[in-house]
Amino acid sequence: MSRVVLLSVLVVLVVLGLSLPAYYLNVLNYVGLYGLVALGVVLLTGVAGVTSFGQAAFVGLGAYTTAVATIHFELSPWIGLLLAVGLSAAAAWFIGMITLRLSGHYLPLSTMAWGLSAYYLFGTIEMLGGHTGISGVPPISVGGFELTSQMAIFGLIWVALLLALVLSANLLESRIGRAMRSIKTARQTAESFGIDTSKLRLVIFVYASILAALSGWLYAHMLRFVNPSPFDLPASIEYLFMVVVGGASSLWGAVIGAAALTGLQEFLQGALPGIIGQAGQYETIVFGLLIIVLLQFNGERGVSGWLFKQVQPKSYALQTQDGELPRRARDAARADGGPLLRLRGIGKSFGGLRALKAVSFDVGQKEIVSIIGPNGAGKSTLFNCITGVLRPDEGELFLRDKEISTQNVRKFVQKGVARTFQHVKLVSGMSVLENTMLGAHIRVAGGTISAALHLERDQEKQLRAEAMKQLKRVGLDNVQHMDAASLSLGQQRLIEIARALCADPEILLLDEPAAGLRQLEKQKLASLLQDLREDGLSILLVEHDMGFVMGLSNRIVVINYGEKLVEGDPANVRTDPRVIQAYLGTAA
Ligand SMILES: Nc1ncnc2c1ncn2[C@@H]1O[C@H](COP(=O)(O)OP(=O)(O)OP(=O)(O)O)[C@@H](O)[C@H]1O
Repeated sequence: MSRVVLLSVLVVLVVLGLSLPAYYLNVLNYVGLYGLVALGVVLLTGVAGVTSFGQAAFVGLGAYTTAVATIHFELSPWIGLLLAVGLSAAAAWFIGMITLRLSGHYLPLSTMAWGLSAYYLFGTIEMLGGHTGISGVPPISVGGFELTSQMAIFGLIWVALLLALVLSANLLESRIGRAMRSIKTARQTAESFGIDTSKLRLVIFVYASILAALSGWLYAHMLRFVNPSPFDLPASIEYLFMVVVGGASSLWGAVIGAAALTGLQEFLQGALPGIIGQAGQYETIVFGLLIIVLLQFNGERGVSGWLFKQVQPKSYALQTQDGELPRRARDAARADGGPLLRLRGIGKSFGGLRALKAVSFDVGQKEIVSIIGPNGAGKSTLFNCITGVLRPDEGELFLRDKEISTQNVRKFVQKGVARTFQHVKLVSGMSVLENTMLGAHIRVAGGTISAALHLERDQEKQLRAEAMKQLKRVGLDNVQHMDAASLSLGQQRLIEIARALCADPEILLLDEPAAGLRQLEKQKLASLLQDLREDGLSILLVEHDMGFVMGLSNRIVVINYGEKLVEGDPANVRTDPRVIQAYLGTAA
């Protein structure tokens, strides 16, 4: 996050804090409290694609925990904070473990169930004071000074919000953050590069619940009273409204959305009864209409999409002092000279259809092997079995002497198998450099907390240097800062190759790499693959373009009706009557 922006916001807040009357400070306090929750919703919904209708319940959990701790157990509000955050995180972890496995609308529905049940629990547990609530919550004190005035609590709320914004921004700009940003639009890609997306969704869910609990804690000690009504289902829906209005893809969108809705609510609550002639919650209707208009014109970008232009990341120069990522040990394994990848009797059925029947072949070291075959022959099924996306029903797959076909898809890249996709799968909204860096995710370790605290600067430099090296190799280092989605299909395919190379693979698996490329782009791609082979890499590709594979491959494997029809060098395969018959339907 830019220091200039942060400092400017801080100055504005100090001026506002010192000059605004209590009424406006109170409104700003609510903006800050809502902003904290909405920030979690941005990460959950905008980044990870998880729609939660249960965030208000986490706010309530935070508020009630500190109220009970300080009133019934006479603990300090700061212990109340630890308990509120701890309990919310534990509840989110438990709920997330169950619900985040669900897909489609089952996931939002299950968060709704959590939101509803928590609300009813708050209203029925005797110790929590039923629907009357608990009053007499003590104020927070800092260094013996009690934060009872609007101005004092305003300071604490906004410091908490700014801190949460900085930590969240640090997180999203880190290795873990890039992995999180890939979940929503490129989950399969992330998994193929060793990223445990289910775990990351759980981490974000817990993180969002902590922000909500923090808001609840501040709320309880600001109001000195808690009752269930601010933590009901409509409140959770309002947090989603805020994020949609502010912009689900921007951290500042949370603050803008919270400010817009709180300001509008204040205005409408005063103005609407006068216009309509009777009291009621008519502002909800206006909110609904507002959401429809915003979604219609600005999609997910919200108001922040209008306010801020997409900032182009700075270009990065490859520097020797950035250091190198550790490489995979290869030398001992190389000495034997045997095949790198071995397929033995691979078979796969879909119901009654046998898509693959006992396919066996090898890929040697420094060899390019191509799989070709007519439509529906079973090439994609075979490719999916080799990349771990599908598990074969029969047969074995060895990388050197290690059986890998039973492994989880994430393990393949750890073993040295990296891939590209038939339909390019880059992460939208990320630069070329960031997309490429994703490929090296498994080559370093590091947790969420150290990422949020920005303690991984050296590691980040190494990752950037590695990505730049690979982009240079494929000739795209000059467009590193551009949005990957804005480049041509040929360039996007090259980014996918650079990303795969970042994983330091022993074998590169390419799914129709020449599809949709122009002749010149195909020639460039062929010469790049030849260079990579010279550098010691083995390559296995599935391709439709016969001309492309003939000039490039050491060996070609022809698949037809799920079986290996022919295997040999390009010259022999080209003239083999069985191949000609399979492709043209007639013998030569
Ligand atoms: N998930 C699936 N469920 C059921 N049948 C499938 C599935 N995937 C593939 N098939 C069938 O398996 C056979 C092989 O399909 P596959 O996609 O592997 O062929 P292909 O050689 O890649 O074809 P194309 O070149 O057209 O992509 C086809 O008959 C296809 O309909």
